Amino acid sequence: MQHPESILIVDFGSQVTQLIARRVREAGVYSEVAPFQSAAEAFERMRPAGVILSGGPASVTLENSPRAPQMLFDAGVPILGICYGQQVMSAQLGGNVVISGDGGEFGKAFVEVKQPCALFDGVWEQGERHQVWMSHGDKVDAIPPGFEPVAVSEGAPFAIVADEARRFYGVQFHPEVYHTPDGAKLIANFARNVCGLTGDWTMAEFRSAKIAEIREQVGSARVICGLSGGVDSAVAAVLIHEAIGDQLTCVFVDHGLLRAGEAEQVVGMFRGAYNIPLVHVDAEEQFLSGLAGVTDPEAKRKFIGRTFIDVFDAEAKKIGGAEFLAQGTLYPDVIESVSFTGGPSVTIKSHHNVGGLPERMNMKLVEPLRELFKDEVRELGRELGLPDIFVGRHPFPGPGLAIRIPGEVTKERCDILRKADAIYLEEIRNAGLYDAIWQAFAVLLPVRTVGVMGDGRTYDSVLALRAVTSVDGMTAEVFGFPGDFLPRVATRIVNEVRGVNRVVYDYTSKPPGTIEWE
Ligand SMILES: Nc1ncnc2c1ncn2[C@@H]1O[C@H](COP(=O)(O)OP(=O)(O)OP(=O)(O)O)[C@@H](O)[C@H]1O
Ligand SMILES: O=c1[nH]c(=O)c2[nH+]cn([C@@H]3O[C@H](COP(=O)(O)O)[C@@H](O)[C@H]3O)c2[nH]1
Ligand SMILES: NC(=O)CC[C@H](N)C(=O)O
Ligand SMILES: [Mg+2]
Repeated sequence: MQHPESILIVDFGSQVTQLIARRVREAGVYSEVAPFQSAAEAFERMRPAGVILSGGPASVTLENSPRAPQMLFDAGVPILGICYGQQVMSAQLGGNVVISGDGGEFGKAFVEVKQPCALFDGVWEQGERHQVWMSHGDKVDAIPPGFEPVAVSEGAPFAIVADEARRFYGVQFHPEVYHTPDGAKLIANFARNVCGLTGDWTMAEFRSAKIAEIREQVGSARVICGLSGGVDSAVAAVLIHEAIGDQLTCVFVDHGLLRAGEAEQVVGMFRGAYNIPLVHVDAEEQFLSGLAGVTDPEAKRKFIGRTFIDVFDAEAKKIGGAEFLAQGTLYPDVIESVSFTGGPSVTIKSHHNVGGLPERMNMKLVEPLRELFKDEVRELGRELGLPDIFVGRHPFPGPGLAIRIPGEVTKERCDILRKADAIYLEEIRNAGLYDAIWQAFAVLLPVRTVGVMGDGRTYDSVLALRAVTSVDGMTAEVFGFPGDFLPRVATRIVNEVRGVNRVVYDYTSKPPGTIEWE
């Protein structure tokens, strides 16, 4: 889709590329991220008003390291290169990059502004010093013809370089991260003042653009949408329904790995609120029998991803075939599952709906939320008028309780976990804490410990409780419960759930932990 009021972000595999997209959208400008290998096609398709080249783990000094498509530099639009992006631009336009003799700069640094520059016009003044965040081992040691250094840092003489005639800018630091306090302003300045965009992009526009895109992609074909009751798939279903009406059928899969009462609740809620055909599939036996004996987290995820697709295929057949499968996949699902560059950035875990998909698929995917973050999906949900019960729900992973039972998953262990989890969530709701927490759940550990109850000895499982706050699920902090909340929940669980005799609380943030335990 052409999108002249947009910015294309070329991804070289940085862990924080997605934050660039965020910052651009926060500036009221639509953006899309494309891996460097397909950036030229993305550019042709979008016709954006500007380009940002991301950071990345590779070294420009090595042969075969990624390069930006040359056509981007010939397109006549402004370009901002960030870290690796700056280095690659320097190397490709006639400058030079070397490995820093002193090992590089990592963490907090200060830049000193030497000259005025359109990139920070109205934000920074000549002569000022400003905090930025650096993370580089290589540095530019000769800038290309046409460029001038406009700011320096101790370790980088070319902390900011600019070719005002071509409107090309390079920054060695990362303006997209929180620890560059004025970074968001620099990115907004690039998008609005340098690229000349108005900054009036809204979710309402996203909605209408996506609807047009879905209609174009799907035509008159039939679509099945995996509906979980979670925010993402509910928003995807309502959006797609607005686009193609009764060509859409939703499929809710009960894989036996859901929480207590969840299936009835989701199906009831959805049928109550929407007049969209919804098939409720009971696939517990198929999932649990396939999971028997499987203990490796990635093996569980791959099996579940594959089995979801088997179920969707079977349901498609029953309605006379469907050409497309819609899912509420978000950007974090994608970024954690795959490494765009095939380079040193690693797969953290295979989200069932991305990295867990089988290689051969009968249906083509429709994923209208693939570029968004959770909080943006919630905003879109509100824009679409979804009730709060959908929009405000804590996320629940597609593989469900299977990834909250380290070790083998059995029906018996699912039942134990369901009971404990229900008590935990009930107490959270009763204490009025549900909306203050991003996600809360229990994990049933494959560890047994000794206890004493009613003067008898117990030898039962340990249960871990987790609650985190987050904005987008990419990073998370541990939620601090008030005073006696956790001891009270622990007592209730040990008293009421047979099979659990000890409860612990998980104090790990993300990173270094992930939110789920597997
Ligand atoms: N039980 C299920 N039945 C059908 N589809 C499912 C089920 N669980 C997950 N999916 C599909 O997988 C996608 C990804 O799941 P995910 O949990 O990330 O999103 P969600 O459930 O829609 O939202 P949330 O993250 O808020 O739970 C869903 O959007 C949905 O399309
Ligand atoms: O639909 C999903 N399929 C998956 O395979 C999956 N794995 C993790 N999650 C959810 O993603 C968010 C981040 O989780 P992690 O920190 O554990 O990676 C958290 O909200 C997790 O619950 C998943 N959702
Ligand atoms: N953060 C980055 O983009 C790093 C770029 C390059 N890998 C370096 O170390 O200099
Ligand atoms: Mg979910």
